[in-house]
Amino acid sequence: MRKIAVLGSTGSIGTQTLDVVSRMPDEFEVVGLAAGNNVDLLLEQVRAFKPKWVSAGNETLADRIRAEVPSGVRVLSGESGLTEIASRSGADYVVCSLVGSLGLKSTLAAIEAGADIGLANKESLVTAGHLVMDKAKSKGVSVLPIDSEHSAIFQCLNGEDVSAIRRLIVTASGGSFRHLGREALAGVTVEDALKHPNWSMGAKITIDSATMVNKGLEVIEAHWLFGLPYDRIDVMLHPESIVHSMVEFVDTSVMAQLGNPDMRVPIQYALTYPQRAVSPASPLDLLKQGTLNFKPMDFDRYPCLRLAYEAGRSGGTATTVYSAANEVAVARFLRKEIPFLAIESIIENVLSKHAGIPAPDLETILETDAWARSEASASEV
Ligand SMILES: NC(=O)C1=CN([C@@H]2O[C@H](COP(=O)(O)OP(=O)(O)OC[C@H]3O[C@@H](n4cnc5c(N)ncnc54)[C@H](OP(=O)(O)O)[C@@H]3O)[C@@H](O)[C@H]2O)C=CC1
Ligand SMILES: CC(=O)[C@@H](O)[C@H](O)COP(=O)(O)O
Ligand SMILES: [Mn+2]
Repeated sequence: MRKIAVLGSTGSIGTQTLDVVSRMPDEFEVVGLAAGNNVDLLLEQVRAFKPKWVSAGNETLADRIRAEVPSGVRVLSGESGLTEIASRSGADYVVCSLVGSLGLKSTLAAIEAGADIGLANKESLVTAGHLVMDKAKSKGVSVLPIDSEHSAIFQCLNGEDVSAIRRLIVTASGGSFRHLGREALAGVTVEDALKHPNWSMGAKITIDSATMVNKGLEVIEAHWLFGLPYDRIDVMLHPESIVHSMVEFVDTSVMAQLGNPDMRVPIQYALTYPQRAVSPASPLDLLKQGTLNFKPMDFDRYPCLRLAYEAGRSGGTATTVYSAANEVAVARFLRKEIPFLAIESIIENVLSKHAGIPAPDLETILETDAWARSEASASEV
């Protein structure tokens, strides 16, 4: 039986992870759960899964949990709670489903402790992919992708060597405003931006999908997970989100992974790999589906994707800045402080002010992240 901890257990990926785990009671014991503010749901999860380690967003929330759980349960809080659960709960498998670069330190802590990682938190790879992948290699732990595109690529690769790959083709739905031209984007609302055409996800990733930052983050994530240079990672528009991504091999064969959009499938595969297990997801009926569409990416319509490639190719701290500036800009948009199009202008503005630092260590990453956040918060629009 594997001992599992879920960081970000109350979110979209966290709750679906626990749904998957609850269907496999003989395979997994939940030893740790960590979340932020949603203490009511966290308490429900604690009652259902009985972990020995729990963490909430702050001490006040942690006190509410302490009042409800047996005395043997360790209840922690804040960032240190996340890293302690990652490293001290006894988990041999940690699902990293926090949102944002907040996930970096706990992902590194889990790897340092020797746990395998189910990685949904793409921002930790974007902000410091070299640190995460180098540590995973030196500790001999697996980083298993949960992100649907990367799970698809992982499944298509099935252990093939990088030298056999001509290119990765990451599919993109186009997001909430894919039916609109750029001129119509100026006045779009937060409420409309939060309506993803195919997936039900947390707020930040749904906005990232609308700006195409999500695909930018995913291109960088693919670079670190699969070790390919950026000119061998392409993005294609695919409005149905049925083909989750593809790999073209040097012999021109193309492998694709298909399925209805349901994150429980990639989550489960990351948990059961190399085995497969029966899933509650609805089977794909291609006859009913009828048509699948593919279109070339339009970098003028979606400049945030161009910025991601530029940051990725610059390397070093450029992707840290891309991700941190975006996080702040998205938070400002969600608070209705700035218009939708200001997200991309803030990212571009902060990147333009940054003098990149190659091969940054953790301290440099954290300093750069803090600098980019403060620049993005202060950016006039
Ligand atoms: N949702 C999806 O389908 C997909 C998501 N991903 C990636 O997975 C990650 C998670 O996304 P998603 O599940 O949508 O996000 P959500 O916003 O739904 O969930 C985020 C989780 O992080 C917790 N959290 C946020 N801030 C803190 C904090 N300061 N301290 C402790 N916990 C905190 C939240 O806790 P609380 O709610 O209690 O405050 C919640 O449990 C992201 O990196 C995203 O890009 C990738 C592919 C698909
Ligand atoms: C489910 C998942 O993995 C998301 O990252 C999803 O892919 C978002 O879709 P788009 O970014 O393609 O709109
Ligand atoms: Mn994805």
